[in-house]
Amino acid sequence: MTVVIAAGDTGDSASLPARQRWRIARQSLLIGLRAAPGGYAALAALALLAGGAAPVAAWLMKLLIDRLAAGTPGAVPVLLLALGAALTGGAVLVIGEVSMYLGARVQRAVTLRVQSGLSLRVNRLIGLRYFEEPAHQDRLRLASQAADITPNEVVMFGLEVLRQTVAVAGFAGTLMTIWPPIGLLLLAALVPAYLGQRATARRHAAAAQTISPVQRRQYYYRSLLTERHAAKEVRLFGLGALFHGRMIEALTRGVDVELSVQRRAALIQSLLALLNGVVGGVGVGVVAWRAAAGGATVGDVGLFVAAVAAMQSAIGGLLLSLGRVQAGLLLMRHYTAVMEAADDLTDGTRPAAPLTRGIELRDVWFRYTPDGPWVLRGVDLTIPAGQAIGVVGLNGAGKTTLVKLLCRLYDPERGAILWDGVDIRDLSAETLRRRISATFQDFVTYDLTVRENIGVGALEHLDDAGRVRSAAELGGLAEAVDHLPRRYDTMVSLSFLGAGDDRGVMLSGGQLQRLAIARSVLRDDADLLILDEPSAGLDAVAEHHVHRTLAARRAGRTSLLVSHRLGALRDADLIVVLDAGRITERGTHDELMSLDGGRYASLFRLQATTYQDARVPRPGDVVIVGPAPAGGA
Ligand SMILES: Nc1ncnc2c1ncn2[C@@H]1O[C@H](COP(=O)(O)OP(=O)(O)OP(=O)(O)O)[C@@H](O)[C@H]1O
Repeated sequence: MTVVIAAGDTGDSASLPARQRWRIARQSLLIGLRAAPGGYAALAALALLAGGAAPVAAWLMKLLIDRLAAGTPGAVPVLLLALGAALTGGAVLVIGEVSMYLGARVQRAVTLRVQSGLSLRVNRLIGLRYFEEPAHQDRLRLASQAADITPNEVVMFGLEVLRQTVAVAGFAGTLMTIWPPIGLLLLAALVPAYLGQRATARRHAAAAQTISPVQRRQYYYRSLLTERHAAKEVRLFGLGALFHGRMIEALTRGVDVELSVQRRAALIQSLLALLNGVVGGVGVGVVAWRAAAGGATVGDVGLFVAAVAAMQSAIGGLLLSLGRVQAGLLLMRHYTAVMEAADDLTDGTRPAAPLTRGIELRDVWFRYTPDGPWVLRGVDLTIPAGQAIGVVGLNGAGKTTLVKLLCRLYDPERGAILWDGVDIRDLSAETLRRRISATFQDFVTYDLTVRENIGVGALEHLDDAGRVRSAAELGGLAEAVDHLPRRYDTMVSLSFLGAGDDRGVMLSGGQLQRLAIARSVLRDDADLLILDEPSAGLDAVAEHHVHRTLAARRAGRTSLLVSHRLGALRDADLIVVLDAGRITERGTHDELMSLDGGRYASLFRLQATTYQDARVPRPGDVVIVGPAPAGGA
């Protein structure tokens, strides 16, 4: 069955239809058992042993007390009984310790299995939509929390039932022979205890769901306060107090919700403890009174006290375990929802063949949400194989969106994108993406070595030092890398230590951009090279170098170049102007420059004038002069 989760649907976490609950319980049980079958089998054997040993120890104690009370104990039987009781009791304790260790082992095995399953599932999502939905982020967090503990708890609950059934059966016989009505009293007390546990479990699950978005905010503000990425602005603009206040507010809201659940739980548990005390007190009172009247032995009283306490603790333990399982199942539905959710995009089945004719965007319409504004409005564009296309447009015109659609990170709402005449929705996304290489505007710098940062652009060349170096040269980074302490093995990070516990290095913004360019050109067999603002952070010398080498590299290849620096696009075979999601002009640089009142021509002239004006600083201008970053070509 496929569960499709609409954006924002996190459901009513306080209840779950019985059928769904059973389905999730069964799934959880299977996940647990498959993760550690041997471990759970050993735990089951220990549970049976422990369950049987407890009543035996109590019986031996009763026999011992009766012998002592009778006044003719006999040294050997007393010693044997005492030894037997001590050994059985000791065995229960040892079994408890071994079970705890085994429990930790199986828990670890379950965690490994479910966390690996979750991340593989998320990794299989083809598109970006899930990553942009706050509801999905919350669901993922809850899924991860629940999957970590629930499968193990479900199996452990089964084992607990096994253990306590054996123990309760052993004690029940004893209690019934001494004073049968205690059975009815204990059963009657079970009803409010069960209801109380269920109510608490529901509150816990509802609280976890309420807290999740609040917690996300709290983590976000904490990261602003503690991590490098925001440290500059937080200090410059004096934002520390603001974000600290907001973090504390989120933290307090979360804690308040948790405390309110815990208050209710404490109240319920106190009332149940009181009820248990009354039931136990009545039973013990009756048996003690009968013993005083000669109707029962001292050993019977001792055994009765031990049996009532053991029964109550068994029932309490079971209910507690059941409550945890119920709360876990309510959260575990987020795990099954994530694992079974329909993909945001449907993968195609045909492998993408090498591009021979070209890519065609045919009347492409796109918006990010069904009720949002159109971002692309009927874009028609042909990118012939082997040609370079430049895309120009003001901020927000839809250039990056176009790039994302070409990489099939989203699908057009109307129209189609054709790869050599085949709709890219029919192509397997993996094979399509192997034919594309890109430098995104918001490229990622990985906390990895320089070699890995470049190598991830084509994993098959990750360890090919020659190719990585050539890519670095094309990106204009090779010289800078030669000055790094461990050259290509230098860690590009201040968060992790590199090889030999070396501190990593932080590269400049332009150098990081060159690193991203090197990554994208490493995949030298890509049919389509996309460069979205590749030179925004480069100095003039580096930009010139990068454009020259990239232009040489692009020659004869299909490429799409998005840039606000119009000079960089001059050589493109075709330049298109995107304006509010529509292509309004298209042609070569010369053709567009000759258009009367053309957008491209006016933008180009504006930029040229700005550069000319900027050549001569006026009195009072602040001029910052600095050397080109190391490695500038
Ligand atoms: N993930 C998103 N969800 C919703 N709206 C988005 C998303 N990404 C972009 N947009 C919107 O789509 C429009 C086009 O954005 P896009 O990034 O494609 O513009 P652009 O032409 O690349 O701009 P720039 O020159 O500033 O990079 C903008 O109005 C933007 O707010």
